[in-house]
Amino acid sequence: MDILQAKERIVDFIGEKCEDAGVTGSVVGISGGVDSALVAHLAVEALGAENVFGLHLPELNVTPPEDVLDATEVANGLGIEFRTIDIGGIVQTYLANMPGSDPANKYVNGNLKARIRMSILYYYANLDSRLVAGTGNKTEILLGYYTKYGDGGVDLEPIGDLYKTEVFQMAEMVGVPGGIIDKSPSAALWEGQTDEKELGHSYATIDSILIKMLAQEEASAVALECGVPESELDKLLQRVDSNMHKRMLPPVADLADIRTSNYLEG
Ligand SMILES: Nc1ncnc2c1ncn2[C@@H]1O[C@H](COP(=O)(O)OP(=O)(O)OC[C@H]2O[C@@H]([n+]3cccc(C(=O)O)c3)[C@H](O)[C@@H]2O)[C@@H](O)[C@H]1O
Ligand SMILES: Nc1ncnc2c1ncn2[C@@H]1O[C@H](COP(=O)(O)OP(=O)(O)OP(=O)(O)O)[C@@H](O)[C@H]1O
Ligand SMILES: [Mg+2]
Repeated sequence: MDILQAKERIVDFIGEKCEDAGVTGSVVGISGGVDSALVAHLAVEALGAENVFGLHLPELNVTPPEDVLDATEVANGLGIEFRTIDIGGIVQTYLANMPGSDPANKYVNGNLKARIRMSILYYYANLDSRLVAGTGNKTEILLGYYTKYGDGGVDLEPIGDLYKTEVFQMAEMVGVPGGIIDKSPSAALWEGQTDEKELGHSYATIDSILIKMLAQEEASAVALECGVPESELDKLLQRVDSNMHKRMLPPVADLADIRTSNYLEG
């Protein structure tokens, strides 16, 4: 892929989608990770720094302190309006008011945090007529490695057709700070979480498997080339299949034939 050409396409896309929606601005959740740093850069290139609002939403006992510094560095480097809001109190208020909630269930609570962040991004998008720019990449979207209606709840996905390995390349090209590119990708929903630990493979391996499988290469050959057992390939493909629902609108119960027959009956 020609990364420069891809970048220009994405910048145009952001500009066009905002124009189509009749807005000039965008809100980006800036975590301190590489995906959001890249999207913030591209949004600034498309809309101008004065039209991009960055929100850092740490949970202060869980979010690594370097993420707070990295998010701030991204926003300051771009010269955008930027606000930090600790979501810790909001998370605790949810849990305290939901009978049966389990403060020890890191998966369920992690998804709640992602949805709290989504609500806050939309609050500020509503307030100033802006679109919420998503930060999902192609690898995450294929694997369903995001929270449905959490970080997946956005108005546009500018980097949604870039594999994670391509995100790193484009981030380097636009000048995202090296420390952000080099650190392990993490959702930071619980202490010590990293994407590659949870997914079981490095992004380099995952991307080469996905690219080859999408090109209809033979599974046994892909397994050999990527140095992973075929059973691991199956697990990744199972993830792609079982998360199909995240890539579609909610299904609607179809009543068209009932309506037609009622109408004919008078
Ligand atoms: N077949 C189906 N048809 C329609 N809906 C279906 C469904 N199967 C499940 N569902 C629904 O989907 C829900 C499960 O999906 P969801 O709530 O997303 O939860 P789930 O996919 O179980 O978990 C999200 C994963 O994404 C990771 N994550 C989250 C957030 C950010 C990042 C990051 O990289 O920054 C990563 C997180 O660590 C975790 O591994 C179910 O509770 C159910 O409501
Ligand atoms: N602390 C946070 N503050 C603001 N937004 C956040 C925060 N944590 C997560 N998000 C939002 O959720 C998105 C998904 O997180 P994800 O970890 O996949 O991306 P990233 O942190 O930008 O990059 P990386 O995958 O390298 O960690 C982020 O890009 C960001 O938009
Ligand atoms: Mg992250």
